[in-house]
Amino acid sequence: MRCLWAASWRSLRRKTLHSSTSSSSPSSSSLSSNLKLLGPNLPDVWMVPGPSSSAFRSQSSAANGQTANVINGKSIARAIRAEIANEICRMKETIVKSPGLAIVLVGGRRDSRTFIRVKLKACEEVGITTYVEEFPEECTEDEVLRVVSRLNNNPSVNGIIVQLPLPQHVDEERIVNFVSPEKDVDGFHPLNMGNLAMKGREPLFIPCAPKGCIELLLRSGVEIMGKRAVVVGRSKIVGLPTSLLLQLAKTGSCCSGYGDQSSSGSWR
Ligand SMILES: Nc1nc2c(c(=O)[nH]1)N[C@@H](CN(C=O)c1ccc(C(=O)N[C@@H](CCC(=O)O)C(=O)O)cc1)CN2
Repeated sequence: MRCLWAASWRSLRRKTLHSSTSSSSPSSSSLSSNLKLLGPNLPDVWMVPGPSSSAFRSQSSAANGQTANVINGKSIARAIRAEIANEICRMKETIVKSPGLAIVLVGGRRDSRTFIRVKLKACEEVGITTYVEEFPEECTEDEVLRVVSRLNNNPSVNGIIVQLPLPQHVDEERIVNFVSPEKDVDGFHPLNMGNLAMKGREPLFIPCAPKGCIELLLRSGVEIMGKRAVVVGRSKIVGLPTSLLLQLAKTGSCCSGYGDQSSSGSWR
């Protein structure tokens, strides 16, 4: 039993996805709703939960008569954090375990430290146990691989984040590929990214920035399915997975700084 939490999550997710056929006990049904928030939730990702009253802050008119809404991300983030904290609390009651997240930092980049600080604070707020593995800039690739291997095999660690970018002499692809797909909460492992790109397949995790964008739209009452959208940028962390997610909703196209952006089409 390498990872109790991941395993119970998978089986419960299956129940969540096929809820009409499941006859789950009260404890497992509460767990499945616990875990819904933490997973990719692909099948229901396009359902509109209804606008939250404070989500739209203002409406401004553009010259062409179209209007734009400003989404209040902070209030939505607060609501999501409160929901997750509540669900983790229930998870602790039912399986007497709290989720564990390990973050690997290589080198002393100030921006990476800042991002990690934000992630640690968010985890603390919602009740996720954190482990930080820090390496100096000059460490070897093998040292990083060894710690990732240890985290892959640690049952208290349910999620692993290797903060990017890594120093030049460390092969990012090799490290990212080495993270267990079942603990790849960033969704960067080729298995998860590949499944995101393929119709009918389900990644275990979706990169957080794209998932956050979709979540902001859905919680603001925006119907996504069939709309036109253009994603500017095709980075593997944000742009590319965002356009993959939107394609699932038959929405959106991706353009970058290369090529003629004006002729870049979008599709329904
Ligand atoms: N393992 C990972 N490494 C990196 C990731 C990641 O998701 N996983 N993403 C970035 C760094 N990062 C978080 O780690 C991150 C970068 C930027 C932002 C962000 O919100 N940027 C805003 C500006 C915010 C502000 O200035 O207030 C923006 O670009 O509009 C969040 C997180 C690389 N490494």
